[in-house]
Amino acid sequence: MQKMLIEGGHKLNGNVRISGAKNSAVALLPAAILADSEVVLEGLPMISDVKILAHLLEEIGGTVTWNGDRTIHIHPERMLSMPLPNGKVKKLRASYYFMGAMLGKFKQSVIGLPGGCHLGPRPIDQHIKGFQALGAEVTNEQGAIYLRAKELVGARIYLDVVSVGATINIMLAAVKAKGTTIIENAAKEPEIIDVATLLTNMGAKIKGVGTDIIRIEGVSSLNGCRHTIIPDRIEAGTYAIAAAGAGREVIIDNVIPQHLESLIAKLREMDVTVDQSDEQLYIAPKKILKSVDIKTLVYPGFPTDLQQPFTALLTQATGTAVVTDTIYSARMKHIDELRRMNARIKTEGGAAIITGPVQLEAARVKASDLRAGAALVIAGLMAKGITEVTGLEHIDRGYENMTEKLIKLGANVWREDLTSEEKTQLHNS
Ligand SMILES: CC(=O)N[C@H]1[C@@H](OP(=O)(O)OP(=O)(O)OC[C@H]2O[C@@H](n3ccc(=O)[nH]c3=O)[C@H](O)[C@@H]2O)O[C@H](CO)[C@@H](O)[C@@H]1O
Ligand SMILES: C=C(OP(=O)(O)O)C(=O)O
Repeated sequence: MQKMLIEGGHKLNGNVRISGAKNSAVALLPAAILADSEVVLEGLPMISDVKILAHLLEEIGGTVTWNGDRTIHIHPERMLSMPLPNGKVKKLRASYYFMGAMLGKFKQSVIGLPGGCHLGPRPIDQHIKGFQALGAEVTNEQGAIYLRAKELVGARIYLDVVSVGATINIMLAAVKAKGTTIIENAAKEPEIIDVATLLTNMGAKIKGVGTDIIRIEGVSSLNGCRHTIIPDRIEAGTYAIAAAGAGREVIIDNVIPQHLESLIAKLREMDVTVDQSDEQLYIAPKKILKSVDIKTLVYPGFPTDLQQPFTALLTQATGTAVVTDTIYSARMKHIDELRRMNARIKTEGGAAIITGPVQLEAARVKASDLRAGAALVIAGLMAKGITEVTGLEHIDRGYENMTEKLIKLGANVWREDLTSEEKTQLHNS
Protein backbone atom coordinates (compact mmCIF):
# COMPACT_ATOMS: atom_id res chain seq x y z
CA MET A 1 0.00 0.00 0.00
CA GLN A 2 1.31 3.40 -0.94
CA LYS A 3 0.61 7.11 -0.50
CA MET A 4 1.25 9.92 -2.96
CA LEU A 5 3.18 12.94 -1.74
CA ILE A 6 2.75 16.23 -3.52
CA GLU A 7 4.82 19.30 -2.77
CA GLY A 8 2.60 22.19 -3.82
CA GLY A 9 3.67 25.36 -5.57
CA HIS A 10 5.62 23.91 -8.52
CA LYS A 11 3.92 25.28 -11.62
CA LEU A 12 2.95 22.76 -14.30
CA ASN A 13 4.50 23.48 -17.67
CA GLY A 14 4.96 21.50 -20.87
CA ASN A 15 3.19 18.56 -22.49
CA VAL A 16 1.19 15.65 -21.15
CA ARG A 17 0.00 12.73 -23.29
CA ILE A 18 -3.45 11.31 -22.64
CA SER A 19 -4.04 7.55 -22.51
CA GLY A 20 -6.91 5.53 -24.01
CA ALA A 21 -10.35 6.04 -22.47
CA LYS A 22 -11.06 3.98 -19.36
CA ASN A 23 -14.81 3.95 -19.93
CA SER A 24 -14.33 2.72 -23.51
CA ALA A 25 -11.67 0.16 -22.63
CA VAL A 26 -13.80 -1.42 -19.93
CA ALA A 27 -16.57 -2.08 -22.48
CA LEU A 28 -14.38 -2.95 -25.48
CA LEU A 29 -12.69 -5.80 -23.58
CA PRO A 30 -15.94 -7.61 -22.68
CA ALA A 31 -17.30 -6.85 -26.19
CA ALA A 32 -14.53 -9.09 -27.58
CA ILE A 33 -16.39 -12.08 -26.06
CA LEU A 34 -18.97 -11.69 -28.84
CA ALA A 35 -16.49 -12.32 -31.67
CA ASP A 36 -15.70 -15.72 -33.22
CA SER A 37 -12.04 -14.89 -33.89
CA GLU A 38 -9.20 -12.64 -32.73
CA VAL A 39 -9.96 -9.09 -31.56
CA VAL A 40 -7.03 -6.67 -31.33
CA LEU A 41 -7.47 -3.53 -29.23
CA GLU A 42 -4.85 -0.82 -29.59
CA GLY A 43 -4.03 2.03 -27.23
CA LEU A 44 -5.56 0.63 -24.04
CA PRO A 45 -4.80 2.57 -20.85
CA MET A 46 -2.55 0.67 -18.40
CA ILE A 47 -4.88 0.98 -15.42
CA SER A 48 -6.06 -1.59 -12.91
CA ASP A 49 -9.61 -1.81 -14.32
CA VAL A 50 -8.19 -2.90 -17.68
CA LYS A 51 -5.82 -5.45 -16.12
CA ILE A 52 -8.65 -6.99 -14.09
CA LEU A 53 -10.95 -7.27 -17.11
CA ALA A 54 -8.17 -8.90 -19.14
CA HIS A 55 -7.81 -11.48 -16.33
CA LEU A 56 -11.56 -12.05 -16.31
CA LEU A 57 -11.42 -12.79 -20.06
CA GLU A 58 -8.79 -15.44 -19.26
CA GLU A 59 -10.91 -16.82 -16.42
CA ILE A 60 -13.68 -17.62 -18.89
CA GLY A 61 -11.26 -19.42 -21.24
CA GLY A 62 -10.00 -16.64 -23.51
CA THR A 63 -6.40 -16.34 -24.58
CA VAL A 64 -5.07 -12.87 -23.95
CA THR A 65 -1.66 -11.56 -24.98
CA TRP A 66 -0.23 -8.08 -24.70
CA ASN A 67 1.83 -6.92 -27.64
CA GLY A 68 3.89 -3.88 -26.73
CA ASP A 69 2.32 -2.59 -23.57
CA ARG A 70 -0.88 -1.13 -24.93
CA THR A 71 -2.14 -3.54 -27.60
CA ILE A 72 -4.06 -6.59 -26.53
CA HIS A 73 -4.84 -9.65 -28.65
CA ILE A 74 -7.92 -11.52 -27.47
CA HIS A 75 -8.80 -14.99 -28.72
CA PRO A 76 -12.40 -15.68 -27.75
CA GLU A 77 -12.71 -19.08 -29.51
CA ARG A 78 -12.52 -21.16 -26.31
CA MET A 79 -14.47 -18.88 -24.04
CA LEU A 80 -17.30 -20.42 -22.03
CA SER A 81 -20.08 -18.88 -19.99
CA MET A 82 -18.23 -19.48 -16.72
CA PRO A 83 -20.01 -18.13 -13.64
CA LEU A 84 -18.22 -15.13 -12.13
CA PRO A 85 -20.22 -14.61 -8.94
CA ASN A 86 -17.43 -13.23 -6.74
CA GLY A 87 -13.84 -12.07 -6.67
CA LYS A 88 -12.48 -9.67 -9.28
CA VAL A 89 -15.91 -8.60 -10.60
CA LYS A 90 -16.49 -6.73 -7.34
CA LYS A 91 -13.39 -4.57 -7.78
CA LEU A 92 -14.82 -2.49 -10.60
CA ARG A 93 -18.03 -1.18 -12.03
CA ALA A 94 -17.64 -2.30 -15.59
CA SER A 95 -17.69 -6.02 -14.85
CA TYR A 96 -21.42 -5.56 -15.55
CA TYR A 97 -20.55 -5.60 -19.27
CA PHE A 98 -19.81 -9.32 -18.92
CA MET A 99 -23.58 -9.70 -18.39
CA GLY A 100 -24.55 -8.24 -21.76
CA ALA A 101 -21.64 -9.78 -23.67
CA MET A 102 -22.02 -13.29 -22.22
CA LEU A 103 -25.80 -13.17 -22.59
CA GLY A 104 -25.39 -12.08 -26.22
CA LYS A 105 -22.87 -14.82 -26.97
CA PHE A 106 -23.96 -17.78 -24.78
CA LYS A 107 -27.57 -16.85 -23.90
CA GLN A 108 -26.65 -17.13 -20.25
CA SER A 109 -24.39 -15.59 -17.62
CA VAL A 110 -23.84 -15.46 -13.88
CA ILE A 111 -22.07 -12.30 -12.67
CA GLY A 112 -21.67 -10.86 -9.19
CA LEU A 113 -23.07 -7.38 -8.66
CA PRO A 114 -20.39 -4.88 -9.68
CA GLY A 115 -18.18 -2.67 -7.50
CA GLY A 116 -16.66 0.61 -8.68
CA CYS A 117 -16.76 4.05 -7.12
CA HIS A 118 -19.15 4.55 -4.21
CA LEU A 119 -21.16 7.51 -5.42
CA GLY A 120 -24.42 6.75 -3.61
CA PRO A 121 -26.88 4.21 -5.04
CA ARG A 122 -25.90 2.89 -8.47
CA PRO A 123 -28.76 0.58 -9.47
CA ILE A 124 -28.66 -1.53 -12.64
CA ASP A 125 -32.42 -1.85 -13.05
CA GLN A 126 -32.33 -0.41 -16.59
CA HIS A 127 -29.75 -2.99 -17.69
CA ILE A 128 -32.01 -5.73 -16.30
CA LYS A 129 -35.11 -4.22 -17.90
CA GLY A 130 -33.30 -4.31 -21.25
CA PHE A 131 -32.15 -7.94 -20.86
CA GLN A 132 -35.69 -8.97 -19.88
CA ALA A 133 -37.17 -7.17 -22.88
CA LEU A 134 -34.83 -9.19 -25.11
CA GLY A 135 -36.21 -12.40 -23.58
CA ALA A 136 -33.85 -13.17 -20.69
CA GLU A 137 -35.05 -14.50 -17.39
CA VAL A 138 -33.24 -12.60 -14.64
CA THR A 139 -32.81 -13.63 -11.02
CA ASN A 140 -30.70 -12.25 -8.23
CA GLU A 141 -29.26 -15.09 -6.14
CA GLN A 142 -27.01 -14.21 -3.22
CA GLY A 143 -25.67 -11.06 -4.79
CA ALA A 144 -25.12 -12.51 -8.26
CA ILE A 145 -27.28 -11.85 -11.30
CA TYR A 146 -28.33 -14.98 -13.22
CA LEU A 147 -29.37 -14.39 -16.82
CA ARG A 148 -30.82 -17.14 -18.99
CA ALA A 149 -32.59 -17.02 -22.35
CA LYS A 150 -33.81 -19.68 -24.78
CA GLU A 151 -33.30 -17.14 -27.49
CA LEU A 152 -32.86 -13.38 -27.61
CA VAL A 153 -35.35 -11.48 -29.70
CA GLY A 154 -35.05 -7.79 -30.58
CA ALA A 155 -37.33 -5.38 -28.70
CA ARG A 156 -38.11 -1.70 -28.26
CA ILE A 157 -36.57 -0.55 -24.96
CA TYR A 158 -37.15 2.87 -23.43
CA LEU A 159 -34.59 3.77 -20.75
CA ASP A 160 -36.24 5.51 -17.79
CA VAL A 161 -32.92 7.19 -17.00
CA VAL A 162 -30.21 8.03 -19.50
CA SER A 163 -27.58 5.43 -18.60
CA VAL A 164 -24.18 4.85 -20.18
CA GLY A 165 -23.90 1.34 -18.76
CA ALA A 166 -27.43 0.25 -19.69
CA THR A 167 -27.09 1.61 -23.25
CA ILE A 168 -23.84 -0.30 -23.85
CA ASN A 169 -24.99 -3.45 -22.07
CA ILE A 170 -28.20 -3.65 -24.09
CA MET A 171 -26.20 -3.10 -27.31
CA LEU A 172 -23.91 -5.99 -26.32
CA ALA A 173 -26.84 -8.29 -25.68
CA ALA A 174 -28.78 -7.21 -28.77
CA VAL A 175 -26.19 -7.35 -31.56
CA LYS A 176 -26.74 -11.10 -32.00
CA ALA A 177 -30.45 -11.17 -31.07
CA LYS A 178 -33.05 -12.13 -33.67
CA GLY A 179 -34.59 -9.08 -35.34
CA THR A 180 -34.51 -5.41 -34.46
CA THR A 181 -33.78 -3.74 -31.13
CA ILE A 182 -34.49 -0.07 -30.60
CA ILE A 183 -33.04 1.68 -27.55
CA GLU A 184 -34.91 4.91 -26.82
CA ASN A 185 -33.58 7.63 -24.51
CA ALA A 186 -30.13 6.15 -25.05
CA ALA A 187 -26.99 7.80 -23.66
CA LYS A 188 -24.75 9.63 -26.17
CA GLU A 189 -21.30 9.56 -24.56
CA PRO A 190 -18.31 9.24 -26.96
CA GLU A 191 -17.42 5.91 -25.32
CA ILE A 192 -20.74 4.47 -26.54
CA ILE A 193 -19.84 5.48 -30.09
CA ASP A 194 -16.42 3.85 -29.63
CA VAL A 195 -18.00 0.56 -28.53
CA ALA A 196 -20.48 0.69 -31.42
CA THR A 197 -17.57 1.28 -33.82
CA LEU A 198 -15.86 -1.87 -32.57
CA LEU A 199 -19.08 -3.89 -32.83
CA THR A 200 -19.72 -2.56 -36.34
CA ASN A 201 -16.19 -3.56 -37.36
CA MET A 202 -17.03 -7.01 -36.01
CA GLY A 203 -20.03 -7.12 -38.36
CA ALA A 204 -22.84 -5.78 -36.16
CA LYS A 205 -25.53 -3.57 -37.68
CA ILE A 206 -26.00 -0.51 -35.49
CA LYS A 207 -27.47 2.87 -36.44
CA GLY A 208 -28.07 6.05 -34.48
CA VAL A 209 -25.27 5.90 -31.90
CA GLY A 210 -24.58 9.40 -30.65
CA THR A 211 -28.33 10.18 -30.82
CA ASP A 212 -30.93 9.14 -28.27
CA ILE A 213 -32.39 6.41 -30.49
CA ILE A 214 -30.16 3.46 -31.34
CA ARG A 215 -31.35 0.83 -33.79
CA ILE A 216 -29.71 -2.60 -33.92
CA GLU A 217 -30.41 -5.31 -36.51
CA GLY A 218 -29.29 -8.62 -35.02
CA VAL A 219 -26.75 -10.73 -36.95
CA SER A 220 -25.98 -14.42 -36.49
CA SER A 221 -22.23 -14.14 -36.01
CA LEU A 222 -19.53 -11.57 -35.37
CA ASN A 223 -15.95 -11.76 -36.57
CA GLY A 224 -12.73 -10.52 -35.03
CA CYS A 225 -11.22 -7.16 -35.96
CA ARG A 226 -8.66 -4.52 -34.97
CA HIS A 227 -9.72 -1.35 -33.20
CA THR A 228 -7.96 1.72 -31.79
CA ILE A 229 -9.50 3.21 -28.69
CA ILE A 230 -10.41 6.91 -28.33
CA PRO A 231 -8.46 9.13 -25.89
CA ASP A 232 -9.73 9.52 -22.34
CA ARG A 233 -11.69 12.79 -22.18
CA ILE A 234 -11.90 12.57 -18.39
CA GLU A 235 -8.14 12.14 -17.97
CA ALA A 236 -7.62 15.03 -20.42
CA GLY A 237 -10.13 17.12 -18.49
CA THR A 238 -8.38 16.32 -15.22
CA TYR A 239 -5.03 17.61 -16.56
CA ALA A 240 -6.76 20.66 -18.05
CA ILE A 241 -8.22 21.46 -14.63
CA ALA A 242 -4.86 20.87 -12.94
CA ALA A 243 -3.25 23.20 -15.47
CA ALA A 244 -5.88 25.87 -14.82
CA GLY A 245 -5.23 25.72 -11.07
CA ALA A 246 -1.51 25.03 -10.90
CA GLY A 247 -0.12 25.60 -14.38
CA ARG A 248 1.70 28.14 -16.45
CA GLU A 249 1.34 26.79 -20.01
CA VAL A 250 0.28 23.18 -20.51
CA ILE A 251 -0.31 21.35 -23.78
CA ILE A 252 -2.48 18.27 -23.61
CA ASP A 253 -1.70 15.81 -26.41
CA ASN A 254 -3.93 13.06 -27.78
CA VAL A 255 -7.30 14.56 -26.96
CA ILE A 256 -10.50 15.11 -28.95
CA PRO A 257 -11.40 18.69 -27.90
CA GLN A 258 -15.04 18.28 -29.09
CA HIS A 259 -15.48 15.70 -26.31
CA LEU A 260 -14.71 18.39 -23.73
CA GLU A 261 -16.78 21.33 -24.95
CA SER A 262 -18.62 21.81 -21.65
CA LEU A 263 -15.37 21.89 -19.66
CA ILE A 264 -13.64 24.19 -22.16
CA ALA A 265 -16.59 26.61 -21.99
CA LYS A 266 -16.41 26.68 -18.18
CA LEU A 267 -12.64 27.19 -18.13
CA ARG A 268 -13.00 30.10 -20.56
CA GLU A 269 -15.75 31.59 -18.37
CA MET A 270 -13.21 31.49 -15.54
CA ASP A 271 -10.82 33.50 -17.72
CA VAL A 272 -8.48 30.61 -18.48
CA THR A 273 -7.01 30.72 -21.98
CA VAL A 274 -7.91 27.51 -23.81
CA ASP A 275 -6.82 27.00 -27.41
CA GLN A 276 -7.68 23.87 -29.30
CA SER A 277 -6.46 22.12 -32.42
CA ASP A 278 -7.30 18.69 -33.85
CA GLU A 279 -5.68 16.62 -31.13
CA GLN A 280 -4.35 19.16 -28.63
CA LEU A 281 -5.50 21.55 -25.96
CA TYR A 282 -3.41 24.50 -24.77
CA ILE A 283 -4.22 25.74 -21.28
CA ALA A 284 -2.85 28.94 -19.73
CA PRO A 285 -4.55 30.43 -16.67
CA LYS A 286 -4.63 34.14 -15.83
CA LYS A 287 -3.54 35.29 -12.33
CA ILE A 288 -7.13 35.76 -11.21
CA LEU A 289 -9.75 33.08 -11.88
CA LYS A 290 -13.46 33.95 -11.88
CA SER A 291 -15.92 31.71 -10.02
CA VAL A 292 -18.47 29.82 -12.12
CA ASP A 293 -21.36 27.53 -11.23
CA ILE A 294 -21.50 24.02 -12.64
CA LYS A 295 -24.28 21.47 -12.92
CA THR A 296 -23.39 17.98 -14.10
CA LEU A 297 -25.56 16.53 -16.86
CA VAL A 298 -25.51 13.64 -19.30
CA TYR A 299 -23.26 14.12 -22.34
CA PRO A 300 -22.71 16.68 -23.84
CA GLY A 301 -23.38 18.40 -20.51
CA PHE A 302 -20.70 18.87 -17.85
CA PRO A 303 -19.45 15.36 -16.92
CA THR A 304 -20.01 14.15 -13.37
CA ASP A 305 -16.56 12.53 -13.56
CA LEU A 306 -14.98 16.01 -13.69
CA GLN A 307 -17.14 17.53 -10.95
CA GLN A 308 -14.79 16.63 -8.09
CA PRO A 309 -11.57 17.85 -9.78
CA PHE A 310 -13.39 21.04 -10.84
CA THR A 311 -14.56 21.64 -7.27
CA ALA A 312 -10.90 21.62 -6.18
CA LEU A 313 -10.12 24.23 -8.86
CA LEU A 314 -12.99 26.46 -7.71
CA THR A 315 -11.27 26.92 -4.32
CA GLN A 316 -8.83 29.16 -6.22
CA ALA A 317 -11.47 31.27 -7.99
CA THR A 318 -12.67 34.67 -6.82
CA GLY A 319 -16.28 34.66 -5.64
CA THR A 320 -18.82 32.00 -4.77
CA ALA A 321 -19.55 28.98 -6.94
CA VAL A 322 -22.41 26.50 -6.74
CA VAL A 323 -21.72 22.92 -7.82
CA THR A 324 -24.65 20.56 -8.37
CA ASP A 325 -24.28 16.93 -9.42
CA THR A 326 -27.54 15.83 -11.02
CA ILE A 327 -26.14 12.39 -11.95
CA TYR A 328 -24.75 11.39 -8.54
CA SER A 329 -26.01 13.82 -5.91
CA ALA A 330 -23.99 11.99 -3.22
CA ARG A 331 -20.70 12.37 -5.10
CA MET A 332 -19.39 14.75 -2.45
CA LYS A 333 -16.93 12.71 -0.37
CA HIS A 334 -14.01 14.83 -1.53
CA ILE A 335 -15.44 17.89 0.21
CA ASP A 336 -14.53 16.97 3.79
CA GLU A 337 -11.01 16.22 2.63
CA LEU A 338 -10.74 19.54 0.76
CA ARG A 339 -11.97 21.29 3.92
CA ARG A 340 -9.08 19.67 5.80
CA MET A 341 -6.88 21.52 3.33
CA ASN A 342 -8.49 24.84 4.26
CA ALA A 343 -11.08 24.98 1.46
CA ARG A 344 -14.21 27.04 2.23
CA ILE A 345 -17.01 24.75 1.08
CA LYS A 346 -20.55 24.44 2.45
CA THR A 347 -23.11 21.89 1.36
CA GLU A 348 -26.71 23.03 1.09
CA GLY A 349 -29.62 21.10 -0.38
CA GLY A 350 -27.28 18.67 -2.13
CA ALA A 351 -25.15 21.43 -3.70
CA ALA A 352 -21.60 22.39 -2.79
CA ILE A 353 -20.98 26.11 -2.33
CA ILE A 354 -17.35 27.09 -2.69
CA THR A 355 -15.96 30.47 -1.70
CA GLY A 356 -12.56 31.50 -2.91
CA PRO A 357 -9.81 32.14 -3.36
CA VAL A 358 -8.14 30.52 -0.36
CA GLN A 359 -4.56 29.44 0.23
CA LEU A 360 -4.86 25.65 0.46
CA GLU A 361 -2.70 24.04 3.12
CA ALA A 362 -1.10 20.59 2.84
CA ALA A 363 -2.77 17.82 4.84
CA ARG A 364 -3.05 14.05 5.09
CA VAL A 365 -6.11 13.18 3.02
CA LYS A 366 -7.77 10.04 1.74
CA ALA A 367 -9.23 9.39 -1.71
CA SER A 368 -12.62 7.75 -1.22
CA ASP A 369 -13.09 7.16 -4.96
CA LEU A 370 -11.35 7.69 -8.27
CA ARG A 371 -12.20 11.32 -9.04
CA ALA A 372 -12.06 12.35 -5.37
CA GLY A 373 -8.46 11.15 -5.65
CA ALA A 374 -7.87 13.36 -8.69
CA ALA A 375 -9.43 16.32 -6.85
CA LEU A 376 -7.08 15.83 -3.89
CA VAL A 377 -4.01 15.55 -6.10
CA ILE A 378 -4.97 18.80 -7.85
CA ALA A 379 -5.55 20.44 -4.46
CA GLY A 380 -2.10 19.19 -3.38
CA LEU A 381 -0.49 20.82 -6.44
CA MET A 382 -2.08 24.14 -5.42
CA ALA A 383 -1.44 23.85 -1.66
CA LYS A 384 1.35 25.13 0.57
CA GLY A 385 3.49 22.26 1.88
CA ILE A 386 3.51 18.51 1.24
CA THR A 387 0.11 16.85 0.88
CA GLU A 388 -0.17 13.11 1.46
CA VAL A 389 -2.90 11.27 -0.41
CA THR A 390 -3.88 7.69 0.48
CA GLY A 391 -6.48 5.50 -1.23
CA LEU A 392 -4.31 5.27 -4.35
CA GLU A 393 -6.01 2.03 -5.42
CA HIS A 394 -8.91 4.26 -6.54
CA ILE A 395 -6.65 6.57 -8.57
CA ASP A 396 -4.92 3.56 -10.16
CA ARG A 397 -8.29 2.31 -11.43
CA GLY A 398 -8.47 5.18 -13.88
CA TYR A 399 -5.24 7.19 -14.25
CA GLU A 400 -2.26 5.65 -16.01
CA ASN A 401 1.08 6.74 -14.52
CA MET A 402 -0.31 9.84 -12.89
CA THR A 403 2.85 10.43 -10.84
CA GLU A 404 5.13 10.16 -13.89
CA LYS A 405 2.89 12.42 -16.00
CA LEU A 406 2.86 15.09 -13.30
CA ILE A 407 6.63 14.88 -12.80
CA LYS A 408 7.08 15.40 -16.54
CA LEU A 409 4.99 18.55 -16.20
CA GLY A 410 7.32 19.83 -13.48
CA ALA A 411 5.44 18.82 -10.34
CA ASN A 412 7.26 17.49 -7.30
CA VAL A 413 5.27 14.29 -6.72
CA TRP A 414 6.32 10.85 -5.53
CA ARG A 415 4.94 7.67 -4.01
CA GLU A 416 6.05 5.96 -0.80
CA ASP A 417 5.07 2.72 0.88
CA LEU A 418 2.87 3.19 3.93
CA THR A 419 4.44 2.35 7.28
CA SER A 420 2.66 -0.36 9.30
CA GLU A 421 1.43 2.35 11.69
CA GLU A 422 -0.05 4.31 8.76
CA LYS A 423 -1.70 1.13 7.45
CA THR A 424 -3.35 0.57 10.82
CA GLN A 425 -4.48 4.21 11.03
CA LEU A 426 -5.93 3.98 7.53
CA HIS A 427 -7.66 0.73 8.31
CA ASN A 428 -9.29 2.28 11.40
CA SER A 429 -10.31 5.54 9.72
C1 LIG B 1 -17.60 2.32 -16.39
C2 LIG B 1 -18.29 3.57 -16.74
O1 LIG B 1 -18.53 3.86 -17.91
N1 LIG B 1 -18.60 4.40 -15.76
C3 LIG B 1 -19.24 5.65 -16.04
C4 LIG B 1 -20.71 5.39 -16.25
O2 LIG B 1 -21.19 4.74 -15.08
P1 LIG B 1 -22.61 4.03 -15.13
O3 LIG B 1 -22.80 3.41 -16.46
O4 LIG B 1 -22.68 3.17 -13.95
O5 LIG B 1 -23.55 5.27 -14.98
P2 LIG B 1 -24.97 5.50 -15.66
O6 LIG B 1 -24.84 6.36 -16.85
O7 LIG B 1 -25.61 4.18 -15.82
O8 LIG B 1 -25.72 6.28 -14.50
C5 LIG B 1 -26.39 7.50 -14.71
C6 LIG B 1 -27.48 7.67 -13.67
O9 LIG B 1 -28.49 6.71 -13.91
C7 LIG B 1 -28.76 5.95 -12.74
N2 LIG B 1 -29.06 4.58 -13.17
C8 LIG B 1 -28.22 3.92 -14.01
C9 LIG B 1 -28.48 2.65 -14.44
C10 LIG B 1 -29.66 2.03 -14.01
O10 LIG B 1 -29.96 0.89 -14.37
N3 LIG B 1 -30.48 2.71 -13.17
C11 LIG B 1 -30.23 3.97 -12.73
O11 LIG B 1 -30.99 4.55 -11.97
C12 LIG B 1 -27.47 6.04 -11.93
O12 LIG B 1 -27.71 5.81 -10.55
C13 LIG B 1 -27.03 7.47 -12.23
O13 LIG B 1 -27.70 8.36 -11.42
O14 LIG B 1 -21.38 6.64 -16.46
C14 LIG B 1 -21.31 7.53 -15.32
C15 LIG B 1 -22.14 8.74 -15.66
O15 LIG B 1 -21.59 9.43 -16.72
C16 LIG B 1 -19.84 7.87 -15.04
O16 LIG B 1 -19.79 8.59 -13.83
C17 LIG B 1 -18.99 6.62 -14.90
O17 LIG B 1 -17.63 6.97 -14.94
C1 LIG C 1 -17.26 6.65 -11.54
C2 LIG C 1 -16.27 6.27 -12.30
O1 LIG C 1 -15.93 5.01 -12.62
P1 LIG C 1 -16.75 3.66 -12.40
O2 LIG C 1 -18.09 3.84 -13.05
O3 LIG C 1 -15.90 2.69 -13.14
O4 LIG C 1 -16.85 3.41 -10.95
C3 LIG C 1 -15.35 7.26 -12.92
O5 LIG C 1 -14.65 6.88 -13.89
O6 LIG C 1 -15.30 8.40 -12.47
